[in-house]
Amino acid sequence: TRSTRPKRLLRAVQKNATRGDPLSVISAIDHFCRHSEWAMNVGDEKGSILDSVVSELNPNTSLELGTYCGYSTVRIARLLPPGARLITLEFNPDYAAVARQVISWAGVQDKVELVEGPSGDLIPQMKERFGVETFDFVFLDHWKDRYLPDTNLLEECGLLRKGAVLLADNVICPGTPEYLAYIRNSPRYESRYFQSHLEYTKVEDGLEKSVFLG
Ligand SMILES: CNc1ncnc2c1ncn2[C@@H]1O[C@H](/C=C/CNC(=O)c2cc(-c3ccc(F)cc3)cc(O)c2O)[C@@H](O)[C@H]1O
Ligand SMILES: [Mg+2]
Repeated sequence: TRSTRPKRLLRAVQKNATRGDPLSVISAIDHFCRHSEWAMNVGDEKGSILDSVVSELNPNTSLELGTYCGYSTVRIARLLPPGARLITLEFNPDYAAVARQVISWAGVQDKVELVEGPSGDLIPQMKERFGVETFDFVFLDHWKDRYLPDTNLLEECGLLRKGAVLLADNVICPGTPEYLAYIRNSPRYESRYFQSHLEYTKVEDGLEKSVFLG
């Protein structure tokens, strides 16, 4: 069947990374994206900001919107304490299939629940179907025009606890203007911008970290 970039990325992981070693999977993907083919993973520079937010928070229940190849899924899951879990949503079955293999190659599959489907349908099912009470951490990295509607959905479904952290990728490039305007002006959030660069480039980009105040 036709080779796709995600499939070539997976092959690079299987060739260059050590099974059960998440850091080797992360560096194999970063090497592939720097030296072979650019891909829209959060990358190493923004990834280290993601790492520090997750490590500081030690979230018990996390949500990722937009799995893609599973790069940030592995970055987050490797830092989670035993018993903690990460639910990641992906509606493209081909990407989901690649991500599952990347996640298991890294050996973090026991902490990750990859659910195939659109976030708009799945978020309202989090309590009933997935036994989620509230999320401690949400990483937004899916279609940029869906950050705001899905944040509102999380609020409406009562899925954010007081002190929950939302971390949004690409708030500069490609940009998420409506989301930024909302989250920076809402009295219900305390936001901070972490300046960085678009993965594997010198273009400016950054992450917006927002604490839900209840
Ligand atoms: C809407 N609900 C949804 N529910 C579940 N999964 C969803 C989804 N929307 C999108 N997805 C999935 O998330 C992923 C989409 C990510 C969109 N990301 C971007 O467009 C993006 C784009 C760039 C980018 C930046 C500059 C440039 F020149 C070209 C691209 C950089 C990034 O870091 C990005 O995250 C895919 O795997 C898609 O299938
Ligand atoms: Mg991104």
